Parts: sequence; structure tokens; C-alpha cells
Amino acid sequence: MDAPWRVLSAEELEKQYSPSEWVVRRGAQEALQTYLQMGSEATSKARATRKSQLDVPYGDGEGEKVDIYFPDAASEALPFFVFFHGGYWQSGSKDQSAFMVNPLTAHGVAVVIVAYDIAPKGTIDKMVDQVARSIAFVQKSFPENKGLFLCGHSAGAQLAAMMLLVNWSKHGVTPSLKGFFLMSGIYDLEPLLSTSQNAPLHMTPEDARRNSPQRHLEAAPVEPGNSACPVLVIVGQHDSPEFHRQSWEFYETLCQTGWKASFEELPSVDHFEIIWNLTREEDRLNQVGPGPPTVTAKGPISKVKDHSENHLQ
Ligand SMILES: N[C@@H](CC(=O)c1ccccc1NC=O)C(=O)O
Repeated sequence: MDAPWRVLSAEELEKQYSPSEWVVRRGAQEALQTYLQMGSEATSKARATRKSQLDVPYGDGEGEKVDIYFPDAASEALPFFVFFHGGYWQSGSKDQSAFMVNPLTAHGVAVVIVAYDIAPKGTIDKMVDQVARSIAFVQKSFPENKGLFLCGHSAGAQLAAMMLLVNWSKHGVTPSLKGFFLMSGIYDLEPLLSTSQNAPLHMTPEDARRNSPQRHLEAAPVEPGNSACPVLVIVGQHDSPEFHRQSWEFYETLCQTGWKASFEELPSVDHFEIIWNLTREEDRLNQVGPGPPTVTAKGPISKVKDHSENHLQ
């Protein structure tokens, strides 16, 4: 694989992989604070106004819990939107991540916010396994579901993308995966090895490779049934050039391996606004119909653009 990041200095690599350094409307610290505040407020609102089951265990581990939020009309035959928060596998929690719960439940979609053991408690291998088990749990608990839609932000998008590669037979259930929303994600972990982000993660080069969906997709051509499961790769206009490159290359690899993929750069948003905008009913990504979340209202989001200008040369 062509790896343009290898020519970057340690300092430049650190900056490329520090999302808060690229925000344009506020300072870095303020952006992180606002993100946490928006997530906490959305979670309080969701818990106060929506039917929910909180801290439902999907495994025996202390941290293996999900919060499930339901639309008003009682039914198990709902589409389920399953969210994996970001925070570089070392920060964030389900208790600050219910961003999209109110708008999506209002549209008849159940939302599951997944907790996993962030570092230093968890390794990335463990988090990937936990996320797979959380999805198997949702499928087993709601076998009548109208499809599971996986969404991850940043590090959570890597976790979601790894689900494209899971052998579900060892989980005793095949989840009815109907779509992936991969937002501002990282799909090749190798550039992170020498950055400060790796300090609590202790990833070795082998760990990074094993957990890089970009590297494994090529070896896992899509099964016939899966080509019906769309994968949306989404990046914010104000994400760093390396984040743009990672998203674009992952999108290209998805296309080459037979997935029905699309790519979108969301105009005007940074790495954090891309998610906190999901608290707003009118956000484009929340414009779902009464059925499964096919994005329709304000034009297709699956439009492919030429992003070569964003590539590092
Ligand atoms: N220290 C990081 C924090 C960060 O990257 C982050 C924070 C919240 C949610 C997602 C994040 N990025 C990737 O998972 C930064 O530079 O912004």
C-alpha cells in the first residue's frame, strides 16, 4: 500500500492525528469541551424523555453494557441504530454519547449506545471483540428487528469497520446488518504507532495491522448477501488531510472489494461538529424515513466526489 504519511515528520504526524488542532470555529480545548457538553446534554435529554433500558449487560465484564432507547410506539420490529463513540479508544463513554437518540427515536428507530473498555483497561483487540458481542447481543435480544445500522465516530468508526470482517458463526447469530455509517474514522492504525495517542494503547505494529480494516478488507471479498448492505464513509470538511486520506482510501478499497460504498465530505463541519450536529432534528444525517434509515429528504448523501485535492502528495 502506498503510504504517504511515512514522509511526515513526527511533529506533523502528531498534528495530523490530533483532531482538535483542526477545528476552525473555536479553540482546541473549547471544541473538546463543547463536544463533551453536547453529548452529556443529549444523553440527559434522551434519558428524561425516551423509553429506555440502561446499563443492559451484553457480557460478563463490568464495562460490557449498552443503553437502548426506543421510539414511543412499542414494537420489536424496529430498525436499530447502534452507535460506537470515539475518543481514540481512551476517552468517551456511552453516558456522554446519546447524540442522535432524540431525532432518530422520533423517526421510529431504536438506538443502542454501546460501552466498551477503553484503554488502559482495554486493548483494541478486546474492544473489537466487545463491539462484535454487543451486536450479537442486540440481534439475539431483538430477533424481529428490521435491520441493524452500525455507526461509529472516529475510533468508533474503526470498531464499526472491523465488523465488516467478523466471522459471525462463532457468535452463534448472524446479525441482519443493513448499513454502516463510518464518520471521521481511522482505518489504518499504523500511522498512530509513534504518536502520543499510542501511549495508553501500547499497540505493537502487529496489533495495529491486525486491527486495521483497511489492510484486511482486501483479503475479505464481500459475500453475495453483503453487497446489499451499503457502507457510507463520511468525513468532515475540517478534518485533517490524513483523516481525509484515510476515509478516501477506505472508500476506494470498499468499492474494489465489492461493497456498495459511498463517500461524502460533509461541508463546513469539523471532527466534533459532525457528531454533535446529530442532536439536531434537521441535520441531514437524521433525515430518515419511517422505515429503515435510508437518507432521502434533502437529496442523496451517497454522492461521490473527487477528493484528490485532499490527498497528501
Ligand atoms: N485528543 C484528541 C481527542 C480526540 O481525538 C477525540 C475526542 C473525542 C471524540 C473523538 C476523538 N477522536 C477520535 O476518536 C484530539 O486531539 O482531539
